[in-house]
Amino acid sequence: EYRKLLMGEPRGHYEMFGAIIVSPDIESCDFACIFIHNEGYATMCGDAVISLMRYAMKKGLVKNVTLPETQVNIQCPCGPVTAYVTYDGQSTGAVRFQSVPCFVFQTDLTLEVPSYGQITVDIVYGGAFYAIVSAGQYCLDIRESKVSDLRAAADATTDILRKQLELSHPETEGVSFVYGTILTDGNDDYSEEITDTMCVYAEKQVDRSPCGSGTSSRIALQYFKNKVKVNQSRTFRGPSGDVFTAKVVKEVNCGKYRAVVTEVKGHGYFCGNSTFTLEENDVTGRGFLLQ
Ligand SMILES: O=C(O)[C@H]1NCC[C@@H]1O
Repeated sequence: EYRKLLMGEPRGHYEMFGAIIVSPDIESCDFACIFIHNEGYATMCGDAVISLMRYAMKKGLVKNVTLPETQVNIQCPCGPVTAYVTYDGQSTGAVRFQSVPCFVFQTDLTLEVPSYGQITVDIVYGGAFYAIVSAGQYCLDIRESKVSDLRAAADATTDILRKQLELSHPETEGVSFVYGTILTDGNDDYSEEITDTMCVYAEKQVDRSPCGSGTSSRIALQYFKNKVKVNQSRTFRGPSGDVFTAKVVKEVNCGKYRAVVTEVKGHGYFCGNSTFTLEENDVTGRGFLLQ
């Protein structure tokens, strides 16, 4: 409804492909943070959670402010997420959030990906379902190859999985679809070195950051493949060079799955603000499509 208000009924592709709703007092949480896509569905967005926290603090929207960290409970499409923002009484800094239960749906699934041949992926839930695969399998290098080539490979993989793989989440409605494919540098063994990641999600969109739910998925997969232990942090770098750190906090269950709560930490920055206005007789303002 909010997206419609901003952009009118969907009539094609809009430059603004999502809206994040910030709403107080939803189902006993402090806020709701919902990434609404142009196609009409809603997903988790860890990037948005990290950004929202600093915004909410600056706007005075958070009720119980504490030092050196303030906790906020956020309702996301995948369920409640707990976030903590560093606060020294004057300014805010890094934000960490603890995920809903993350689990491995299937490991080592081999597919025939058109134009690429046989590719083996892991299917992981970290607030959304992702395929995780090393870029090397497509003879690409996550640092050196063109983004368009990486994106094409990830997208072909998502496409075939959406056709062939039946997913189901044991507890949460509306999340049982392949949201995207995450390409990695394949460096999954524990190390203090940065590991590179590129998440291609929704409809061929490249996350410039390491992706909050994608990072949860990657660290959960590393845990279940015995590469990292509880509380061992790893640093993940996205295509724009920004990093998130992440670790597994504890084991939990999710239906029949062994699952983990993960923690992802990053830093958002203010880059401006704007106010949308839609006057009653403005037809173009409701969106238009040039064909
Ligand atoms: O950080 C995240 O979780 C989001 N980034 C793009 C895809 C996900 O919704």
